[in-house]
Amino acid sequence: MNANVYTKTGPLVCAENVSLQYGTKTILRDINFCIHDIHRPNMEQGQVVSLIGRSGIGKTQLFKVLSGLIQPTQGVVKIDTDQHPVRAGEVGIVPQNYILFNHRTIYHNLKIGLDNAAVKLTDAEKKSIITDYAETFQLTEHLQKYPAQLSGGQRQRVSIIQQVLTGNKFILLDEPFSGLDVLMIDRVIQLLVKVSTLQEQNTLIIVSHDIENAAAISDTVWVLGCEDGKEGATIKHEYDLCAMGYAWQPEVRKEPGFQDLIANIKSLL
Ligand SMILES: Nc1ncnc2c1ncn2[C@@H]1O[C@H](COP(=O)(O)OP(=O)(O)OP(=O)(O)O)[C@@H](O)[C@H]1O
Repeated sequence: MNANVYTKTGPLVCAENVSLQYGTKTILRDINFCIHDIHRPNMEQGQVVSLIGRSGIGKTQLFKVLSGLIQPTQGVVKIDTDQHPVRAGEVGIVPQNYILFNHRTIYHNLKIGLDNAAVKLTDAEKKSIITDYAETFQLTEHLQKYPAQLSGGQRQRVSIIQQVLTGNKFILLDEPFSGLDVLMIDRVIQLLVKVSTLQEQNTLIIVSHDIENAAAISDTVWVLGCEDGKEGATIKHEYDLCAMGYAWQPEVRKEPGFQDLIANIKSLL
């Protein structure tokens, strides 16, 4: 399929003039963006956006604002097709330390996702869904284990799937590649690509220091940084990887110009 055939329609997640201050200190300033629903022929194409920025610049704070966990000092974050102001709980969060319930099996940890879903299901329906997901994401043999018996990468996969099962279309992931070896990173990448193509409106926002892996699966990259003489971080640059021809290409790292793109992003940090 020609990866270049796509259209963008209505807004799904937008920030309008978002600023965040603690006392007199400005952390975030004039954040404006809009993630639009991307369509590609004959497939469910979700959205994947990476948020890149130096340590301490304000990524976590923006993350919290986007998820409705903290209110911005000014501005608003709007989500979904009706563009209502985001409420806490509407956006799934996969934190860096992927917290699971340690005294419950993986099966029960996943069931918690379904128990919290908006649609109420019978236990038999839940079992069937969990079995299917475990199969798809190579966790079947681990369902009766406890989180402590899984590797970091496996726990992270459970944490991501748990969020998918809640039915959240919008999922924020904090440093999904950190602390994983190269093979595990590949697995997470495959998982994120799969999640982003499960449903048309699924939208992943990835906060990462790992520019190359994040960009390789994104359709958009935002660079969060400070502009000369102004306090507070803002989105200094937005890269539209669909328009640049780098989106949805499994072998994008080998594409001419991709490594230059990574260098260009680094130069803005
Ligand atoms: N509750 C708070 N009160 C005052 N300042 C805060 C508060 N929380 C965070 N900050 C400041 O906000 C700034 C941004 O922090 P944030 O955690 O968002 O950075 P980050 O980009 O996520 O960093 P890292 O990549 O290291 O996790 C920092 O200067 C931090 O000291």
